[in-house]
Amino acid sequence: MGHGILLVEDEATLARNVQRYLERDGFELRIAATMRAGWRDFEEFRPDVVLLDLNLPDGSGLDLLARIRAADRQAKVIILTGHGSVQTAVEAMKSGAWDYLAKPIALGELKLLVDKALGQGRMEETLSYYRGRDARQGGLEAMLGASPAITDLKARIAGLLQAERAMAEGDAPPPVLIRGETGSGKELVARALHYDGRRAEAPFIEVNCATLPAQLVEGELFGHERGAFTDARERRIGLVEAAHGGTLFLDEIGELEPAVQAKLLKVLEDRTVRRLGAVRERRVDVRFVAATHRPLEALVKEGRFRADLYYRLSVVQLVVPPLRERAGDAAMLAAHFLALHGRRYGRPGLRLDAAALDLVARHPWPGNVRELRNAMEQAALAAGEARELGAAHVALAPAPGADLPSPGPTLRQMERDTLVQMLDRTGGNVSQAARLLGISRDTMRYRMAKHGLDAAAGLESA
Ligand SMILES: Nc1ncnc2c1ncn2[C@@H]1O[C@H](COP(=O)(O)OP(=O)(O)OP(=O)(O)O)[C@@H](O)[C@H]1O
Repeated sequence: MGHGILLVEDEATLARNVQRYLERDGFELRIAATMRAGWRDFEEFRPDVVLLDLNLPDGSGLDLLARIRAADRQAKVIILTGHGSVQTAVEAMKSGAWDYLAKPIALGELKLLVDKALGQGRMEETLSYYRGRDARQGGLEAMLGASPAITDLKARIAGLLQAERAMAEGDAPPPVLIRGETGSGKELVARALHYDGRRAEAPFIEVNCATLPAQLVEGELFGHERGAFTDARERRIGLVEAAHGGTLFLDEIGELEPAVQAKLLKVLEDRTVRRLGAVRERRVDVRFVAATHRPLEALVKEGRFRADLYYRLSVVQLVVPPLRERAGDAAMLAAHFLALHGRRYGRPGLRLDAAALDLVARHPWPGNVRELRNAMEQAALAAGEARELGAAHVALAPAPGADLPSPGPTLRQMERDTLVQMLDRTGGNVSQAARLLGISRDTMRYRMAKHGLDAAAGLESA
């Protein structure tokens, strides 16, 4: 029997997508759109995992979290949080949530978290899951693109791997620092280094230093002995040890707390870890790969990142070019992602028409490949029965400096039209429409009120 999952989420489209995706993997899903329905379903259904949106129409998910925790300490609660509300998510973690995921939700990532929640305490299983998952999507061949910029990068990686193959067995390869804008493919580079290298059979462990709550970082990275602190009922090995023989990928390294930076430096220098509360140090053989989109040199100057750690980590630096500097790649990647999402949503054969392709080629892609992938997913969802998608299906935030509509009496009407159009496209879903427009739900409601629209009226006048 599949594990039961309760999804408390008022964004209908998102809920449906999560449901389809997880049901395909054999999970049993229930959806509740309000706090009240969520509680009722929780009592009736007794799920193993609850996916909880904090921003519900009839109250805060935090209250529901408290009730759930009081009723059942086994169920794992994963918080789904909007942009900019990471602080609230941390609050939720303090109140007993198991983990959180920021919106827009990447379904693959969500599935990984659910698997981890169900298998927590069974490190073996988690590791073999990581291996299985990664073996399918690692390697240089997963990095698509034919532009000179990406070809150069791939050649550098291949050269590095070749040099490493010539190293003596047991000689740890140098740390690598991957730089590049958000969404440009830094993680993909880290995977390629692992899965095309000598350590491919050993674990690839990934840590996002930005999303680990500060108070958990040390325990997560270095592990702890039983009784090391009040809640440490069991001994737990840390992620550094879990990566023994393989690769530890430290994403968003610029976000690491100074105290943890010092400890990490020690691991890099001595190649040993000491679990919290342990007397003994253990030797570890780990390849360190770190990534950041932040200017680390500036953080070093400001005293926020240790210079010695920076030099240790950056023996080899790889720079991932932004998508806008990869001539021709955007159109090719757009076709790739459109086909991928088309298959996932049961709409094969989707393609972009000339105007849409032109839009894709000219857009500056501040969110890089991730933005492109998400835009193609939204386009696939917005396509309806159409096979050939036009510029209107591809909802892109306007480029800075792009032609702006002339100000004047029509501006108000244009704003209204846009709101109506987005509400129409999302079947009246205010949150989804807000997301397409790149504004918050509150701003969306405010603007709708300004134009005397409600979701239903928006649909009528469209
Ligand atoms: N060259 C590429 N070919 C195919 N897919 C790509 C490519 N580059 C990136 N992607 C995809 O784009 C998404 C974002 O990439 P990735 O997570 O590696 O970016 P990142 O630079 O690590 O982002 P962040 O800085 O936000 O952590 C992923 O789904 C990844 O598989």
